Amino acid sequence: MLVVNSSEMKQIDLRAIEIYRIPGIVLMENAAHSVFEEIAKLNPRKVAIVCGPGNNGGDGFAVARLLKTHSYDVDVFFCFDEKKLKGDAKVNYEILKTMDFSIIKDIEYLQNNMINYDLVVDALFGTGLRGEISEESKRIIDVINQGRFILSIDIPSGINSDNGKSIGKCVYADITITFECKKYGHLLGEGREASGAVIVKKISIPKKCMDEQNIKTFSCDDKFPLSIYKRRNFDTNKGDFGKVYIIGGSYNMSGAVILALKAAIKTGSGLVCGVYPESIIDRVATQIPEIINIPCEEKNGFLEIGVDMLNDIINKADVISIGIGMGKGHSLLEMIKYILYKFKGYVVLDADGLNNICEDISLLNEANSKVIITPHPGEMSRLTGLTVDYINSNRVEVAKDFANKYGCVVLLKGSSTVVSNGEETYINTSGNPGMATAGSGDVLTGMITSLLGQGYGLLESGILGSFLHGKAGDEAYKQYGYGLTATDIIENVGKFLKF
Ligand SMILES: NC(=O)C1=CN([C@@H]2O[C@H](COP(=O)(O)OP(=O)(O)OC[C@H]3O[C@@H](n4cnc5c(N)ncnc54)[C@H](OP(=O)(O)O)[C@@H]3O)[C@@H](O)[C@H]2O)[C@H](O)CC1
Ligand SMILES: [K+]
Repeated sequence: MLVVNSSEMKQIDLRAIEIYRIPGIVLMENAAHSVFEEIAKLNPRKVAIVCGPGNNGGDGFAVARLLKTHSYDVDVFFCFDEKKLKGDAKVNYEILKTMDFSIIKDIEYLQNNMINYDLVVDALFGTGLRGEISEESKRIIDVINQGRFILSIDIPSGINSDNGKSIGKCVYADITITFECKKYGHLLGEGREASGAVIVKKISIPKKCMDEQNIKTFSCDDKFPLSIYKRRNFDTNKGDFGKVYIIGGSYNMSGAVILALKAAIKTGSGLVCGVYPESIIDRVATQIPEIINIPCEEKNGFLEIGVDMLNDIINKADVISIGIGMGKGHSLLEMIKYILYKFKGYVVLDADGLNNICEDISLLNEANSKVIITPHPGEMSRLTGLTVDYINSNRVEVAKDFANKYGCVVLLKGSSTVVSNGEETYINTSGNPGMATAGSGDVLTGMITSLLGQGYGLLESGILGSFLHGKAGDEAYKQYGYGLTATDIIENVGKFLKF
């Protein structure tokens, strides 16, 4: 499903109005009808609609009229100077005034009589919200949040529709009705939780008008990522499902590479080879009997793989994952460079793989491998010099720009994972806060490595990997709540790998 930011949506609206000759007031009426339809399903006894000074408020006025003409008991709350109203919102406000309506200015009235309303409609701010919100608007949001059931029009008020950040205070909706397509704010940051269940309604914008905007950002719902996953023929053997090498681990950090190796096996790889310092062989080999162990030379507990061994790996591998628990140092950076230059297959760069290349990021442009990087915002900050706050406020743009600049696929971790190849971008929302636990990222790397080996492309593996990781985490959450561990994620992934 398509996802847009506020300026793309504004552009689509404008083209619908100017080129396709659909008056703005018709779009607003269609938006109001679609909200009305959903409210009718809820069959409320008494509705409060809290309207703001822009077109989101205009939608609210129009919904109030429709409810009233269908004999619902509805009150409108509008706490702003009516001189602020303009355009279609003003038209709908003026219509209301001709009807037998109470437009209540005092939000305290709603607070004091909340018990009488079984539905509060939030039409305070939509995609036009900018900057900080005033104390007065915060107070209105507080009162809306006391509602028994809250329906937000377009986006919960207080959520920035471009990045999902709450700008001071926001409404927490039970459902959000949005128009034509989801906005970034429904999927990212606090907006993901604040939006509740998001329902997308058509408001008669022509498909051609949408297509011409050439939107290439998508949300992952259950159907789409799973439809990538291919059924296996009966007539197969382990050689058909990839030979993957996971290079990582150090004397003081063996757990991470163990988790990645286990995750790769459990995601369906044919052959998984663990390449790690020989001093940790007892720890790794006893944990996973299914893998091929390639213990290597080391210096001070860190890998020192000779050229012959590297060439052997490069010759045999379909996929090489580099970085997990590996540490940082000049010879490790040289090893990464060597692989990126010599190996023409898929490379997954994660954790210390990324921390090492920070020194010389341009090597990504010189790589002959097909690379996916899987940074969390901290790692992305080290790679780009951007602050973590900036990255989290511009997740889609940052992932897309990096992918374009360095010719790789970027999987930017976080509560909603963003995967981009620079042209197409996908936002994944499977998963839960319990997955913010040690080793969770190492599991994701193992899964993506495995999928690449099974024949999925870079972008496909990023999308499918992050989706499956989230789904397995959601299963683990059902059993263990916030006590879930990275191992529990691995144990649950197989549930989604069958037909
Ligand atoms: N196709 C569609 O998606 C349609 C959407 N519609 C609805 O329109 C809104 C967007 O309307 P817009 O008027 O652009 O914006 P808002 O209503 O969200 O907000 C603008 C008003 O809010 C004031 N504002 C902005 N930021 C703040 C703030 N921080 N604190 C207080 N007030 C703020 C702003 O005031 P200014 O002084 O800045 O002008 C405006 O008064 C969209 O979300 C949909 O609900 C249409 O109905 C049709 C189609
Ligand atoms: K709203």
